[in-house]
Amino acid sequence: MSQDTEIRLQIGVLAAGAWGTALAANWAQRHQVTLWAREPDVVASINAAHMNRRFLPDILLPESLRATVDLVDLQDSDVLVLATPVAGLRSTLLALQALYAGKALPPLVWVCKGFEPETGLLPHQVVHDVLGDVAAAALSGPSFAQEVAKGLPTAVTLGSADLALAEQLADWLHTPNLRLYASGDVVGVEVGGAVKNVLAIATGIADGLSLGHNARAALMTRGLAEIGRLCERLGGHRETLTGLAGLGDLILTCTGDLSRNRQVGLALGAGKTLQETLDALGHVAEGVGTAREVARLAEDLQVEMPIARAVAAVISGELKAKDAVIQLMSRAQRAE
Ligand SMILES: NC(=O)C1=CN([C@@H]2O[C@H](COP(=O)(O)OP(=O)(O)OC[C@H]3O[C@@H](n4cnc5c(N)ncnc54)[C@H](O)[C@@H]3O)[C@@H](O)[C@H]2O)C=CC1
Ligand SMILES: O=C(CO)COP(=O)(O)O
Repeated sequence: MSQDTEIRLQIGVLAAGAWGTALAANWAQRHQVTLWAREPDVVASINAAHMNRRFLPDILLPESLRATVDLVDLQDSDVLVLATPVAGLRSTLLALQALYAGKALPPLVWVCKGFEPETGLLPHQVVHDVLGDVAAAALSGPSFAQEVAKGLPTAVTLGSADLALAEQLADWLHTPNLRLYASGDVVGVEVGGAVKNVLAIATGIADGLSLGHNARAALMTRGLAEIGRLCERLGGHRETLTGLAGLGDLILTCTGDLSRNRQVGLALGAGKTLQETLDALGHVAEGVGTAREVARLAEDLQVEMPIARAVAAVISGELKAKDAVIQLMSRAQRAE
């Protein structure tokens, strides 16, 4: 793969949450980046003070990074990056479809991690549903926005059914502190990123209940087995899950206190209600909605996923956090 470091592209990033802002700031080292946000106060703060006070406070952003509330400002982009939560992916794609009105879209990259609420679709299936066959890739892997925004070293995966496209995008989008690996297994990349959020809630619950390191390691390991079963059932490859978008992100999110999903679990384990926890968070925690979709898929597809189903039951209020752990530990003994 050639390291095409000289090329300077126009990159449009849609949604200026923590992750969209961190990536936009990172890519501004190499490219001309325009960041679209639906919040006028966020756009004003980025353009005037070079800060995103609402979603990524205390980080000074590059002066070359421009923000806009007007999608039209992204219509000359060479790459479009969708950085909304999975619940906002479809409406954002529809807005882009209207903006391009019959003209070919540039390659798309999305960075959300989850299954779409209600449909249970993976992001690449939502993209296909709205736009058909387009050049597109999922970016996933262990990457806390705050660390990327500070320029700390990070490695992630770009997954696309079109491996050559993933390699081309990796070439365009890598920076000195953001290393990109290409994968042809978009299903594996997306399932790893989606389900680890549910497992981060599970390990957060265990840690919130002070159950110890052994319990956390057991949940992560058995959780990885659950991700593997669902991944295979959906047509992905288990090997992908030994990489950054599987094990890498599972380790980060289940053990790193910057994780919002882990924070939700910690609060639930400590006896807080889901509503008060989410109100205090101020950011999306994708595992909350995705737990429900994963539990539904596990049921429909007959995939054994006891941990994910226990998390879904705690979130829906059917099960208390403490009882969920007792239920998991009292399952019948079986071969590993
Ligand atoms: N924050 C992180 O460290 C990382 C986040 N991600 C993923 O990236 C996605 C976004 O996460 P964050 O930026 O952290 O979330 P956030 O909660 O910080 O910001 C969400 C952003 O999306 C926008 N948004 C929400 N619903 C929308 C809709 N329907 N249409 C248009 N815009 C909408 C909000 O206005 C806001 O700008 C999530 O799927 C998350 O799992 C992935 C890797 C790292
Ligand atoms: O996906 C992430 C890191 O790779 C961020 O996780 P949280 O959404 O739990 O903060």
